[in-house]
Amino acid sequence: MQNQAFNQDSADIDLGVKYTKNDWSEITINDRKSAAGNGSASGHASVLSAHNIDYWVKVSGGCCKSADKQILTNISAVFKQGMSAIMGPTGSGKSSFLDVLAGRKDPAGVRGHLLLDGKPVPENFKCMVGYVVQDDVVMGTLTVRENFSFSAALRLPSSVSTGERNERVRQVIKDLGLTRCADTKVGNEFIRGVSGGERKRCNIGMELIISPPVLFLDEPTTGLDANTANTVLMFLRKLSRKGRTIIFSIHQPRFSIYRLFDNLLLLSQGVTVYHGPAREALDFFKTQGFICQEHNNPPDFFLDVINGDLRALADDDQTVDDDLETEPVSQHDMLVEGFKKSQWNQRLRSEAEAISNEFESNRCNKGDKHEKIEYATSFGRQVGVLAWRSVRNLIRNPETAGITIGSSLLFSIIISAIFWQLGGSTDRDVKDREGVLFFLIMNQMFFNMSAVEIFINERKLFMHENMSGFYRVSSYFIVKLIFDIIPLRMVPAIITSCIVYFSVDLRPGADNFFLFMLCLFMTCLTAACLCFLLSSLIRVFSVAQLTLALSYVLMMLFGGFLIQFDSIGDWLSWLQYLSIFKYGMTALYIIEFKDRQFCNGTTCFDGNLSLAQSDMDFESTWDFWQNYVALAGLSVVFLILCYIQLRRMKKTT
Ligand SMILES: Nc1ncnc2c1ncn2[C@@H]1O[C@H](COP(=O)(O)OP(=O)(O)OP(=O)(O)O)[C@@H](O)[C@H]1O
Repeated sequence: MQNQAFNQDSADIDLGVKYTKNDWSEITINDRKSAAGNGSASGHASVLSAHNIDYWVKVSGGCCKSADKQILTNISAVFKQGMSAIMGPTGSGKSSFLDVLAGRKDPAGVRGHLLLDGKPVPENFKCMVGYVVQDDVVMGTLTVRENFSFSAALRLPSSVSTGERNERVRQVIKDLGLTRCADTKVGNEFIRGVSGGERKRCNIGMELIISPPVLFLDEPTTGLDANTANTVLMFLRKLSRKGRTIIFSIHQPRFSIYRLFDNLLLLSQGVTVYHGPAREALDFFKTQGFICQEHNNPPDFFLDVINGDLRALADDDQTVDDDLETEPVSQHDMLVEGFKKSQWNQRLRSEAEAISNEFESNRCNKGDKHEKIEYATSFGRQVGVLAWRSVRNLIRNPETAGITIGSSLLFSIIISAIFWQLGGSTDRDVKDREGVLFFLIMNQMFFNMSAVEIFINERKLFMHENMSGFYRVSSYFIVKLIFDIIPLRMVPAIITSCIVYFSVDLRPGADNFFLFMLCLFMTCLTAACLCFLLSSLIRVFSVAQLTLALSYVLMMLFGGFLIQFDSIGDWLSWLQYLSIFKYGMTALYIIEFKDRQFCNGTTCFDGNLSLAQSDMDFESTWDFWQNYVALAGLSVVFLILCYIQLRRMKKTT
């Protein structure tokens, strides 16, 4: 019965039909070439073929050794216009194969070749296709329309006019049925946004903006309820009918979803078990002696058979012998061998060979190559668009700025209340002044720990956007620095200086005040740069925070205030030069104490004595300025390391 429904439903399917409509959203590959500069063949949906793909990864073998692990073995496949599903048990290699097809895996581990319309896929193929990842990769603080506009502004070439870009955005919103929520924020942990289905469609829309020749989706139904999953898949099917090649991995769909598939690739342990029309998959299993029960769901049945669960085959009133239940290895081998000898494999081989032969015969033809894909927009434009998003994000996400401002205010008020209008006459007053400076530097460093979030929260978004060719690493980096790191560090420095400096009654003089403020800002900035570096290196927030706290404690320990440098020992004393704490404290001490006398009628306390007791160099101008130079130097080193790390992350998943 199910099969019948399937066949009826699929009767209108005509793969590889010529596409003729004029609507932009139904743009052919050739149209896209003129629009985006990255085209392929004209008039037809693209055909992506994989020829004898093997994929290895390096896994740690212990004791500093690494070993190769084969994930995919000799997979050939042809994907044409329509809905192509990659299915298989968990760990069968679905996502790996999808990533290989989309050019998102390290080419060093991939053997075999990929052809798009019979030509080798271009370098940077991943920037040309649409890839919808499993996780959300849209900015929650922006509306659906703003997210699409962001994608259009960066991924369509500058030659596409603003009017045309807006029209594309409008059309994608209409095609995806998002008109009602187009001006609603997508939402994040703080903002209640659009529904799950709308969010998924928004992720798809980000890719559709460029009218990609092939659209990949990694488990598009994950996290969606049954109804929403149906709607999303129905939408994809409609899209495929308009001339798109849609390839997606999916785990175990319901029948109502399965019946929408045109093509099916079944994987088990990284090997093909079936590849052909989805509606013929049951026939293949029948030829291998596996008959699906009448009311069983075909995807469940396929996975049960592949996993060696024979209950899928038993009649209701039969009991299954436990010994028969689990022979997955032999069943897997049997299916793999069965497919190799089947008519479906013959058909696949002849199709793949025809494409491959055509490619081989054209190989000497120099012009028969896809163009190399470059970024669609200039560095300047990328910086402008990213800045626009950053500023909006900052304004609409007031919690981050609010916490920074609130905590600075609170801390400044507490410090002011405790050390209100310090006199300057006794040893105790001098000690209190030292205490204020100590707390201020500690505050600038520790209150910065929220900056660890700078990148951890955005890691997935950055990885996806960078890999998909939205922007260069350098554009992202510059914008992050100018519109995120620097402004958020200036605010606490300004607030703290303005409140604490006068209420505590630190050294009078405008020059002293501004040097004091600069020192707090530099300390804060250097600490934020360290946070940025750690957040790019470490994925887990708690681990990054712990590492940061440990670094700060070590910096305080080796800063020379809690222990004399002489006592540290030569082999460890070099660590003082990495201490943000040491540089910040030294600069503040010199501003406050150098050449100053704290007198009370008869007795005076020499400020220089305090500096000397703290083992500080303070005599020359350079002794003072070297602290600022060192803080700037450390910031630059942290930023360079961070930039290198972001570039390293860029290449592949
Ligand atoms: N970088 C890697 N290092 C080690 N093993 C890997 C790596 N990438 C993939 N694998 C292994 O390859 C196999 C296939 O992984 P893949 O994620 O492609 O499977 P999948 O079918 O998509 O699984 P799931 O449905 O659970 O997402 C798994 O056994 C996985 O552990």
